[in-house]
Amino acid sequence: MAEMIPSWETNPILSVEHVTMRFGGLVAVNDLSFKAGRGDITALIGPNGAGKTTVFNCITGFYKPTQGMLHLRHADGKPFLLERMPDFKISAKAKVARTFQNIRLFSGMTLLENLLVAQHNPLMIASGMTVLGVLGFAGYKKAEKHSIERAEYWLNKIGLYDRADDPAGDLPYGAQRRLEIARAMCTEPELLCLDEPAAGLNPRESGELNELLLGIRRDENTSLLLIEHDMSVVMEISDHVVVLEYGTKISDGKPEAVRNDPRVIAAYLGVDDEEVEQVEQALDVVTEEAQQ
Ligand SMILES: Nc1ncnc2c1ncn2[C@@H]1O[C@H](COP(=O)(O)OP(=O)(O)OP(=O)(O)O)[C@@H](O)[C@H]1O
Repeated sequence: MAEMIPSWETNPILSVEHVTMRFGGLVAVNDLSFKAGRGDITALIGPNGAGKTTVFNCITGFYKPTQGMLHLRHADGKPFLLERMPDFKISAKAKVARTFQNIRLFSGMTLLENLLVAQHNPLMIASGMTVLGVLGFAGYKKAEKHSIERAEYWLNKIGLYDRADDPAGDLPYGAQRRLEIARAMCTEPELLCLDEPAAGLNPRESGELNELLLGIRRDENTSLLLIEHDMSVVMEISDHVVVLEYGTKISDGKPEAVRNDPRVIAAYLGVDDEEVEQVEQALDVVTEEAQQ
């Protein structure tokens, strides 16, 4: 039977095509091509310094790639060439949102305020960018109501509705990470890029994060692209895994295929600690035999 064509080939939201990013003499990303499927959770993995964050920075417009193209296509068919757009248009028009490795909430503002600030674009547009608009017009009132409803929806989704009026900085770390994701989701992105969302989480928080991300995939029209070091998260929730090493793609496929790929195993990725031990033991046996 013919191999099924994977969803990311038939219906990609993002196509990264031959992207290279150089910093002086250093090639951080080297001729990288991959696709992220619409409605999928796609994981970008690889050892430290592999170029994952640089790829995110190219997608979100923080860097302009030295070479290559980044095509995004909305569900309604509208195309965007991300490498030609400034970062504010990538978030506002192409509807790409991201979270960062380190938490970037407004810690002195309440949870609700954090979620409302995220939506300032539609609110300002509804105001006609004027004080009069802000003060009275129906359009602004409507947009404001919608923003509050959306903030409440996401506070519920992340289980923090009861804490809406507390400062964000008072939340435990895992809850702050969920709030960041909620803040990004309030912008109603077509593509959400998450940079190491499970970093620093305990197993319970990591389980809550998995549920939140699977819920987004199930209930929202948002595709997810994540950088993650925690293999249990990657293997449990991803539909598709792309592996980078030294800026070059070394594997690309479904999680089970990637975890069994010898190149990935060789890079000690895609395997859990137990399996790393097994590989190490096997290598020890080979070395001992060679020495005898
Ligand atoms: N602005 C920059 N200027 C110079 N070099 C950079 C810059 N940004 C990244 N690099 C280099 O590019 C390479 C890839 O870095 P990047 O942060 O993308 O890797 P990563 O896979 O995200 O790593 P980590 O898992 O540690 O976050 C590294 O060698 C890094 O030092």
